[in-house]
Amino acid sequence: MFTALQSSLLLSNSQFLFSNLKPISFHVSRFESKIPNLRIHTKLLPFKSINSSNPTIEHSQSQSYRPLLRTFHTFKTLVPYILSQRKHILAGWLCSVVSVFSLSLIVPKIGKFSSIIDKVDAIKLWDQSLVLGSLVFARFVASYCQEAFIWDAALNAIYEIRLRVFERVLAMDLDFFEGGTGVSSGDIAYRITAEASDVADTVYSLLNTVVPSMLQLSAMATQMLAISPVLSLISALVIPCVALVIAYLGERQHRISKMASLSIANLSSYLNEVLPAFLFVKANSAEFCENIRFQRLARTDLYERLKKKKMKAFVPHVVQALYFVSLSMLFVGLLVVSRGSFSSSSMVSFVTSLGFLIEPVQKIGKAYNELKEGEPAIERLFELIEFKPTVIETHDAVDLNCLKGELKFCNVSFTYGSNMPLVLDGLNLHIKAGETVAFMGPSGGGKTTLIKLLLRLYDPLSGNILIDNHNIRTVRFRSLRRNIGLVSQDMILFSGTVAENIGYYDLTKEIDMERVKEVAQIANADEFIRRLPKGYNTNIGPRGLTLSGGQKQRLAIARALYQNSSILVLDEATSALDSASEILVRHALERLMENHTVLIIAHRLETILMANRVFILDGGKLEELPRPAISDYNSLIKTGLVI
Ligand SMILES: Nc1ncnc2c1ncn2[C@@H]1O[C@H](COP(=O)(O)OP(=O)(O)OP(=O)(O)O)[C@@H](O)[C@H]1O
Repeated sequence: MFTALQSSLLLSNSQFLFSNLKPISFHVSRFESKIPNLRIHTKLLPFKSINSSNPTIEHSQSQSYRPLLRTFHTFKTLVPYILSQRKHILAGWLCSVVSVFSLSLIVPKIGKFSSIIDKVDAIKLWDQSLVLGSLVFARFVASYCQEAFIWDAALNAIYEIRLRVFERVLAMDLDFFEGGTGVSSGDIAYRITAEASDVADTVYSLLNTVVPSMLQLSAMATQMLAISPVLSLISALVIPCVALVIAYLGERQHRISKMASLSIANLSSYLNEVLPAFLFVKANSAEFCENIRFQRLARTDLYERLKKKKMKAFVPHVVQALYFVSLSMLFVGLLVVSRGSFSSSSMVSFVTSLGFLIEPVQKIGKAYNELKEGEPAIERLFELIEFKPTVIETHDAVDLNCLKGELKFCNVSFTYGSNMPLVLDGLNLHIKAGETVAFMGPSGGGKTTLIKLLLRLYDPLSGNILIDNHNIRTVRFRSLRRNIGLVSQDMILFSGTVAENIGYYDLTKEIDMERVKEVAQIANADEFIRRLPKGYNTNIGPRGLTLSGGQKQRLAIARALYQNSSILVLDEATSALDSASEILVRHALERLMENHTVLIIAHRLETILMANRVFILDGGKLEELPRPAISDYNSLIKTGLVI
C-alpha cells in the first residue's frame, strides 16, 4: 500500500541519492504490428499497450514544429549546459585553429614538393620533408587535444544534465509515478543512463564539428579561391545539393531514432518490473510467459535498432558518393576546359585542398545526422526537466522546529482525478498533541490517502490540514516530512549496511551510532543485528533481501524512531512480526506514544486497542467509534474490519 509513498517520503527527507522508484505498469511495444512474425505473441498474450512517453509532459508544441525549427528548439535546450563548459570548448577550438593552420601550411607544401621532386634536389627535399613532417605532427597533436577537450566538455555537460534531471525526478509529485499516466521507473532509468550517453555523443559531434570543420572549410576554400576562383565556385555548386540530401535523410533518421529510443525504453521498463518480482514469477511458474514477453520486446528493439544502425551507416556513404560523383564530373570537365592555364604545383595544391574540403563537408553532414539521431534522446531527457509538479513549496514556506504534533483536518476533500469519485469527502478531524488515533475501514476506504495528504504528497481538492496551527501548505517539505515518521507494511530498505539503513536521515552527515543502537533496542532489532556476520556493519543487499519480513519491519521501525519526529504514522507496522516479537515491539511503541502523536492504520484488535480514539473511514467519510464500543471487543470484531 505504501511502497511508492514511503519511497517518496524517504527520498524527500534525505539528500541520499538512492532511486527506488516503484515499477508502475507493463510496457508493451506498439510497433509489433510492423513485425509479422511477432503477431502470434500478441494473440497469445492480451497485454495492454502503453507508450513509454508520458502524455502529460509530451512536447505538444514540438509536434507542430517544422523539422528545422524543432531541431533548433531541441538544440536551444542544450545551450546553457554547453555554455557552462565554455573553457574546455574554447581550448578545444583553439587546438582546432592550430590544426587547421598547420593543414593550410601543409597543402602548399605538398604542391611545392611535386616541383622539388621534378628537379631531384636532395637537400631541398630533406628540408621540406622535415618541415612537412613537423607540420603533420603539429596537426596530429592539435587534433588529439581538440578531441580530448571537446569530450571533456560534452561529458561534463551531460553530467550536469543528469544531475538536473535526477533532481527534477526527485521533486516530482507522487502522481507522476503512481498516476494513470505515470512514467515507469525503468523508462526514467533508461533516459538518465543510456539516452544521456547518446546525448553526450551528439554534443561531442556538434562541438567537434561546428567550429573546426568551418575553419577547415574556409581555409581550404581560401586556398582554392587563390588558385582558381572559377574552378572553386563551380566546385561549391555541389554543396547545396549535398545539403538537401542530408536534410532529407536527417528527418528520416530522427523518426527512426525516436522509435528505437521508445523500444529500448520499453525493454528497460519491462526488466525493471520483472526482475524484482523474480520470486513471484518462479512461484507462479511463469518463466515461459515472461520469456515470451521478453522475446517480443527484445525483437521489437532488434527491429528498430537495426533500422537505426542501417540508416546511420547509409547516410555518410550516400553523401560521400554524391559528393565524389558530382565533383569528379565537374573536375574532369573543368580540366578539359582550363587545360594549360595551371602549373603542376597549383594543380596538386588545388586537388589536395579539394580533398581536405570534402572532409569537413562530410563531417558537418554527419554532425547534422547525429543531431537528428540524438534529438529524440534530448527531447525525452528534457521532458523530465520540463515537468512541473503541482504540489509546490511556496517561496515563503517556513521551517517548523520542536513541533508538539497537534493535527487538524478542516473540511478536507480529495480525488485522484477530475472525473474520479471523491476519496475523502469534507473530512473534519482534530488530533491533540500526544494523542494516539487509530483508523479502521474497508479496503479502498481512503486511509492511505489521508496519510498522503498529511505528508503533502498530494494537495487536497478543498479544505486545509494544519499542524500545530500552521497550514501545511506554508511549511517547507523537508521540515514537514522530517516531523512525521512513517512505518509501513511495505518495508523500504536499501542496499547498504544495517547502520546506514537505520540512520538513513543522517546519511549525508555522520550517523549517530549510539542512537542507532538505542533505537534498534527499542524496536527489538538489536539482538538479531548483533548475530549478523558484521553486526551493524553488515550489508543487507538490494532492498534488504537478506533479511526476513519481520527483521525488515523491525529495521523500518528503528529507522522511524531514529528520525525522532513528533508524529508517528504506523501502517500495520507490526504485521510481519511473530507474536513474541510483536508484543515486545508493541510495548516499545506504547512507550514511544507517551511523547508522540500517533496515527495507526490497523486491522488487528491488539493494535487498535493501543489507541485513545478509533475512527472508521469509509466512502470518504470519517466516523468516530464511541468509547464503550472500543472496550467492547466483540462489537469491534462484529464491524468485520478487525482481525
Ligand atoms: N494513485 C492513485 N490513482 C488513482 N486512484 C487511487 C490512487 N491511489 C489510490 N487510489 C484509489 O483511492 C481509493 C482509496 O485508496 P487508499 O489506498 O487510500 O485506500 P486504503 O483505505 O488505504 O485501502 P487499503 O486498506 O486496502 O490499503 C481507492 O479506491 C483506490 O483505488
